[in-house]
Amino acid sequence: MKERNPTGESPEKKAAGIAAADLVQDGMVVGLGTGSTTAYTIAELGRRVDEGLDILAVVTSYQSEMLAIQTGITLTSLAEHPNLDIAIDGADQIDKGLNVIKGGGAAHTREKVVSRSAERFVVVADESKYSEQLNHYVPLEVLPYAKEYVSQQVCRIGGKPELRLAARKDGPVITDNGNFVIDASLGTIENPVVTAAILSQVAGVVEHGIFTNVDEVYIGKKDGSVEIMA
Ligand SMILES: O=C(CO)[C@H](O)[C@H](O)COP(=O)(O)O
Repeated sequence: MKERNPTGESPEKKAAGIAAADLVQDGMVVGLGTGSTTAYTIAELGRRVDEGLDILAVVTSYQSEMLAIQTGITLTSLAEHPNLDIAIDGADQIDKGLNVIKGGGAAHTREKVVSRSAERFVVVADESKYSEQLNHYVPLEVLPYAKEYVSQQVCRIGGKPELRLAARKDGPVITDNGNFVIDASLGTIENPVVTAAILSQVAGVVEHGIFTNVDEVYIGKKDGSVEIMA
């Protein structure tokens, strides 16, 4: 599994994150995703807030909440603003049909709710995230009580389940919602909509990391340019 939260700067992620921040205008309510690419979007929005941009934001994780607070973005909640103008978030893999896999940061349940609440859902990523077809493992947020059952069901559909362990703690990763994450390797996902429906039906799976509701993808390139897939 790739290391999370690299300390080094990524020009590709930065280019994508900042370009997507340009979509945000005065008066908007914005969903802020999680991860190192979205961190550039949040930083850019914070910079523009300092210059007078007037927005409200709904966060998707502890990480994005802290970043938004540090940069001076005013927060709101889905309870107060259930309809967002735009959500901007990262991805672990993106296919040619704009289907994505998310949840590398174990935040995909809230990220999915926020993305579904938004009028426009934009994904930001570097070019390493693109693949003709999805073949990345699919993170499943799972009730701890259902860990064994869900693992069995992943095996039954031909997959390989792996409980995600914490990097600097003995034991599993615990999500912001108090659940476990099972990373399900399913090989090449021929039909993301069908696989998403199958995973949604497994009792004990709170949410899976396949997103089929992306409107645009901003891909940052090594030369600093950004390709928009829509
Ligand atoms: O889904 C996510 C968190 O749950 C992230 O958006 C995804 O893992 C991409 O992260 P990064 O921008 O750091 O590569």
